[in-house]
Amino acid sequence: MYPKMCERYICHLLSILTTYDRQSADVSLQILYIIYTEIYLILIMLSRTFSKFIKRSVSSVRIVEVGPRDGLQNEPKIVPATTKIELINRLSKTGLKNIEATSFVSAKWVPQMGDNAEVLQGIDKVDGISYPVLTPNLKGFESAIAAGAKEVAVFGAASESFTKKNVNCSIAESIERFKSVIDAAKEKNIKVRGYVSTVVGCPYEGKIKPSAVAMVSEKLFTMGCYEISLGDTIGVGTPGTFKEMLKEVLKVAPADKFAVHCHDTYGQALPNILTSLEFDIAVVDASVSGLGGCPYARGASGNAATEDVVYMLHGCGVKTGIDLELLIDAGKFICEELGRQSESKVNRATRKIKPKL
Ligand SMILES: CC(C)(COP(=O)([O-])OP(=O)([O-])OC[C@H]1O[C@@H](n2cnc3c(N)ncnc32)[C@H](O)[C@@H]1OP(=O)([O-])[O-])[C@@H](O)C(=O)NCCC(=O)NCCSC(=O)C[C@@](C)(O)CC(=O)[O-]
Repeated sequence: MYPKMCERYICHLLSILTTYDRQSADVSLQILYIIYTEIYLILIMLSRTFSKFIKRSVSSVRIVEVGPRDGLQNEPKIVPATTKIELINRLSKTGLKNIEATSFVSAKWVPQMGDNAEVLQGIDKVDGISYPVLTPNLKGFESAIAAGAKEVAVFGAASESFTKKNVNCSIAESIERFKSVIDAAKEKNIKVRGYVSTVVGCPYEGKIKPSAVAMVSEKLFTMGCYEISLGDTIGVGTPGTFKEMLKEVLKVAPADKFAVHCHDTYGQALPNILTSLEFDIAVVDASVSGLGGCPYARGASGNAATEDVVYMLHGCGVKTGIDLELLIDAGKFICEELGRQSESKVNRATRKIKPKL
């Protein structure tokens, strides 16, 4: 806006000047001309720098809590449904607006999620909070709807081998299955979120091309997913590889259509989340106390711990609407139930020192 105004102003001045004979023109008018030209150039530079700054600042982030699903699906000992319900109820009091509750997958494949209907029906649903569930196919979708699901998620991957291990079909076949889920969801006015796993690396194929991630994301958007969560399933990404991948996927859809889902195997989850914020992505998946992993990506550690993500964002002046103390309590609760230490550095630190949060 500024450059346009200045441009018009200078043009106006020039038109006045050109009506004078340069040799005889008033010297003070010529000096004025030079000053205005300088101001014009400075304003252009300032407005460019300033617009870059505005474009890249995210002031609030929506956190999608995936602990009850992603966090618990890989637990070797079956966690009682009552514990899962208590965890979700505690998380519902923290200010979180999205809590992924469970998944309607085959209990033969993921026994830990065999109590999906009991969990979804048992939680105290709070107005304004969405409790999405994973549905790999129409069978899962129908069971989820029967149990009262109001939002579902389909989960694809950018790697053929991972897709085969995870959902027992090719990428193309998985997309076909998702299409039937999404079509059925549209009829019932159910929102569908999409996941693309292995966005930078695959446990079976190694490095994944950003173009493969963009291709699967585009297909999911075209079919009707309202948001795509980009999953670094085995946590091998770095800000360098994340940037490469994000540049490509952001050609397919704008930043407000994406979320990031960063596992922390190599300790890169927080840097990768910050990098994504620089690209204007303002939705972040996280798992309370860093619980979890994927049953089909052995050795991968849990997601970024929600407590650590919230602590970092609040420290950067980015709003989340989450009460960190209540979140830490929910993390302590589930860790005590599982009989293990929290993977969240913030949660562990607050046992020893109690800063004003
Ligand atoms: C997709 C299937 C079902 C295909 O599995 P399949 O064996 O190819 O399926 P099928 O259609 O041949 O059916 C075989 C049996 O499963 C049953 N079945 C079929 N569908 C369902 C269903 N929805 N719910 C319950 N049962 C189901 C079906 O009825 C049949 O039962 P049987 O006749 O043998 O008794 C299987 O591969 C599966 O369940 N996979 C689970 C994968 C999973 O949950 N992975 C973890 C989540 S993804 C993840 O963690 C990554 C993410 C999202 O967090 C992001 C990231 O980190 O990157």
